[in-house]
Amino acid sequence: MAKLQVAIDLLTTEEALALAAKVAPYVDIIELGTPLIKNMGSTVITAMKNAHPDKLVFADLKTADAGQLEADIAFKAGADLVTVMGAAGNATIIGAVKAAKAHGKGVVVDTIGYPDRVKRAQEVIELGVEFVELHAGLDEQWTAGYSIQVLIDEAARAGVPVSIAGGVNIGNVAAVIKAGAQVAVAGAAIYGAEDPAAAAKALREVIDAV
Ligand SMILES: O=C([C@H](O)CO)[C@H](O)[C@H](O)COP(=O)(O)O
Repeated sequence: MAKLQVAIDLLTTEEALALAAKVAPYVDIIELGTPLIKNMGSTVITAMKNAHPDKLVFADLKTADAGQLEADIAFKAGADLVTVMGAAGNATIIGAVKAAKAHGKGVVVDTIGYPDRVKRAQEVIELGVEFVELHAGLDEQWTAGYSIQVLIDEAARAGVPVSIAGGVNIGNVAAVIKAGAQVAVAGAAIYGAEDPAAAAKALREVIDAV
């Protein structure tokens, strides 16, 4: 069964916990966005894991160097999954995977900004990561002509476990899952909704029906 990941791109622990409390019944993975972690530090990871011990807490570190050290900090704080940039060297990814194995946790590689996301996904899966995020970041999404269809097409030919992030919403989530994504990541479609719980519930229902 495919998973739903809520990406919390809010800026304070208080706001993040309030959102998570509303949407937790409908999501499998709670992502603490990079801006949130940069603003609050690793304490937000601990607070979220304490509030939702039954959920996978995803620390979107977007690590580019010192993979083992940064991953270790997040796992010690309570993260279940951390991200390392696909553009980082393999040594950085291998270091983070080493930390993950020591804690019984996992690493996700984020392909944001990488020219050939599918090729990199196929390379890094060999390094022991859990899955690869086919990701168009917020800045890319705001670029004229952006369409999530690019990521959907990539997922269909990746042949390795992937998530899709980059404007997932109620109108495209079925296509995201049908393309083979194991995880659909939704940020603004949930935290930006008038009723985040209803938005998460609707996404969950589509995912479960595919
Ligand atoms: O990872 C993200 C981005 O880099 C900012 O932290 C987003 O959470 C991710 O792109 C999903 O967000 P939406 O595109 O708003 O669904």
